[in-house]
Amino acid sequence: ELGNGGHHQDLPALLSFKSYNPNAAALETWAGPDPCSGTWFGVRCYRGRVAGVFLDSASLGGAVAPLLGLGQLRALAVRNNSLTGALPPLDNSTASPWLRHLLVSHNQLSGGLNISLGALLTLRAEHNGFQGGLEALRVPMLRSFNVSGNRLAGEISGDLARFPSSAFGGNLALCGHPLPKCVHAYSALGSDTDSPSSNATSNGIIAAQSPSSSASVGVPSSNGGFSKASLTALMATGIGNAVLVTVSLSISVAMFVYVRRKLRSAAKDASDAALCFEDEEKRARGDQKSAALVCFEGGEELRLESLLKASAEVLGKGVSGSTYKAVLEDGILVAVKRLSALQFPAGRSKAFDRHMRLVGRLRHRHVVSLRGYCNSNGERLLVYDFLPNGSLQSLLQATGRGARSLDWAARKSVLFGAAQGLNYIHTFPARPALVHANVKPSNILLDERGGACVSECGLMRYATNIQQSIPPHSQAARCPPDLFLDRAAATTPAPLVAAAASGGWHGYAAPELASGAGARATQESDVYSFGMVLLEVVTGHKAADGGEETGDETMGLVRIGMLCTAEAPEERPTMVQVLAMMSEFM
Ligand SMILES: Nc1ncnc2c1ncn2[C@@H]1O[C@H](COP(=O)(O)OP(=O)(O)OP(=O)(O)O)[C@@H](O)[C@H]1O
Repeated sequence: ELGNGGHHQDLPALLSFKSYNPNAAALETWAGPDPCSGTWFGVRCYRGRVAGVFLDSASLGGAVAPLLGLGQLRALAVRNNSLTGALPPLDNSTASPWLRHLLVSHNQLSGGLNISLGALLTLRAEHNGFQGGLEALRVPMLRSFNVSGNRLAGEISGDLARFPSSAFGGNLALCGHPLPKCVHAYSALGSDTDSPSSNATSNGIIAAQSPSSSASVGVPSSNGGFSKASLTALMATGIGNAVLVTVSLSISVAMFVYVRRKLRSAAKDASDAALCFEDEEKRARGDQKSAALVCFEGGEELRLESLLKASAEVLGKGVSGSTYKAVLEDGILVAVKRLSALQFPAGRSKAFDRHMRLVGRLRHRHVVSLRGYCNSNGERLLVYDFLPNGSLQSLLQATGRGARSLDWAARKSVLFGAAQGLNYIHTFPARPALVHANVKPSNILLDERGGACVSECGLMRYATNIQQSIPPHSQAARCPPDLFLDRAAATTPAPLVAAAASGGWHGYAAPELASGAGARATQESDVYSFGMVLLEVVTGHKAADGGEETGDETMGLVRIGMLCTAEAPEERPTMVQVLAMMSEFM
């Protein structure tokens, strides 16, 4: 952490920011040689480097640029201050490549938004004075976004168009979906592009105007009065306007009533959902220490209080607990798993903590990142990245109902991604080696690009009541290879359908796990479960789904599936071998 001059590497950037605010109370503690000593207000470190700066509503002024020079920064929250100046162009060479959350709303920042950051998940820049267009925003992973209330202009295009209109409102002249469509200056204004009232941008695009704003209301006659024709036109326009006003008033009233109702019911939903966290809230108030949230890389911005206040929506319930989609105060989306007290009773807490700290270190594009967890008084919350595209299970079910969402190429890509994720888990340097212990379609999630990510590594090894109840199903669930290869009978074999439909873990569990309460999941049993998933995905595909598979590919993948699901654990390949075999068909 020490730079060339022997001082902490992040010190110059922090002190440079402080120099704009020499008397700020919030920065009083910013003194001494080590910003990671734990005494610097609002500064969070990870492995000895500054990873987060949290200075919302701290009455600060000056430029924010020095903070964006922090080389390992992951989260910056400086909302509701009086910061001025521009954001420097941000890309992997000028800013931290780890920057995931940038929250600068409600300041007086100006200049353009020029950001190319592959890891950025949150960009909140509303209520500033940012200018120019959005074309220099290249932020493919963005999940939470708002640039409303600025001076931005031009067309909203590409990936950003997926955000709601509220993310763009109140700007000088933004247009295009989700806002009203853009009108090109030449077609809208004819030759009169110099009109001072137009919202034209330099590239000739203007935000669409309401029809009334451009309507002509009467033409003075040459003698200075109004001609009969123009008077008639004027009256007609007046009556028209009155009708228009009445109609729009009624629409507004109706909208007001509707929106108010919606807001009330949303508030009710939110408060219902907030009940999920009521116990933690009580605990947080009573005993902060016992309810501490342990944060991992990329989760530095998480706060228990903000989790407690989050509005949440149930994503689903499994044997191990319930999972919620939670929207934190600053718009950050996370998935929170609340473990069932029945399956995860108090006790073995230390082992659980050790495991979670290990899982919190897993970082791979095919593994869902655990950003933090809370383990207090028998209550366990796990905070994961929220993946927006559902799970393999939901995709398989949708396909079963006739949807064609999972073609052959997508099936292969999901399987290959999941295999890479599982292989990463199995080969992660840990002693004892990591085991997933619950490989099944609902734990294979899909990211914003449809890539597969394995979730919930190792949890089930800490569940107490699950393994005892595994029925000796496995013999029945296995099928001879010929059945799989029979393209004429290209429907999914019944036992697999049953296993998948149950949605539970048992359908994918290895036979040796049914042998008694002492049976422990192993890497071999993971391979078995992966094989079951693979067979389900491959054999569930129908040629009519529009794929371009060859018989060789199908047969090859089914063979891999059969190898994985060998009865004897020692006969199954390792995930490294599975990957090597699969890569032939990818
Ligand atoms: N990080 C996440 N992002 C988005 N959706 C998720 C996330 N984690 C879980 N889900 C979804 O939430 C739902 C419930 O998941 P959960 O893990 O609680 O149950 P399960 O996987 O069905 O069973 P089990 O308890 O055995 O894991 C599933 O549909 C799952 O796909």
